[in-house]
Amino acid sequence: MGVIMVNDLIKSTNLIYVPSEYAFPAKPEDLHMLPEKEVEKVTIPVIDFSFLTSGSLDQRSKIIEDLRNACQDWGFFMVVNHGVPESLKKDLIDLCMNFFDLSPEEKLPYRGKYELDPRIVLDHETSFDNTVDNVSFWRDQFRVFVHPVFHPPHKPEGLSEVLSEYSKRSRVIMKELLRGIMEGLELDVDDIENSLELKSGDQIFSANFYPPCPQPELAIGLPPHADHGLLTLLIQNDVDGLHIKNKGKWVAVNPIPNSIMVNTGDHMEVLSKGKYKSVLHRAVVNNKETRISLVMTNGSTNETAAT
Ligand SMILES: O=C(O)CCC(=O)C(=O)O
Ligand SMILES: [Fe+2]
Repeated sequence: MGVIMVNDLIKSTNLIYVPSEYAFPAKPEDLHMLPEKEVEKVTIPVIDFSFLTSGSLDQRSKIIEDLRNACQDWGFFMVVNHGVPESLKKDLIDLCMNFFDLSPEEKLPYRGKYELDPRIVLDHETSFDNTVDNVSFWRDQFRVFVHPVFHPPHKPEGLSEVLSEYSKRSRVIMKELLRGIMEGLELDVDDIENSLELKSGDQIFSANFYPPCPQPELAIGLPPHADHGLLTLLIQNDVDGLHIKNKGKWVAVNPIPNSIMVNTGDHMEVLSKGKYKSVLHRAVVNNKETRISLVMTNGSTNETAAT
């Protein structure tokens, strides 16, 4: 029968309501998971990546300072002039969209059982909060382990090449950002790189697909959570939906076109001795357009993280 995901559900029926397994207020205690109606839009820090790699010494010091402030005050920033061509981003988004449009039968080989199955994992009902474990998210997802070993997705045609290229480029961006952040924390960059095995550590790509939802006020794409790794890189199509928690308030992220969004994760909080908090964030859904977000997480190997 194949793998039925939210997108298949939408395509096969003319849904006008959210099926009960996706509806949060089924239990009153789940109400807190839903976003409030009005969320403030704010100006989020912008980091010019080109100054990190090819700027003058003064420009580099200024960016290190900007990174320090962004990590301290927000745990979140937008990177511009990162060198990833817009065409590569567009191709990757289109190919990932095509992946979610594969038939349930074609998706079957990708059905993975375990959270960290080291291949390609397709998911649509993960609930990582035990208190809401019978509510599914309005999201389809697939994850690919891209480093140290690249696990090529064989469908749709072309995805493997484009993803491999994007993975390499994001690894470079991640590394330079980490160097800048470590410098700002006055930590020895080479020491950190070696102890965290940044070169051989895991890099995982995930594509999150949020189809239009007939009653967005009752469902959530991804509930509030923090990421595990050091930094997370995120790109998206031009549909917004990411909220971050800043100074006790949820704020909507309104990205600069073609920027890469970056947030700090749990490992960064540990590495910075609590100075840079792992930022809480969530994804909301809408009733008009499909949103897709492509997330790259880097971190240490599981073994290193556990020690
Ligand atoms: O889709 C988004 O904007 C957020 C995705 C996310 O937070 C995640 O995959 O960890
Ligand atoms: Fe996240």
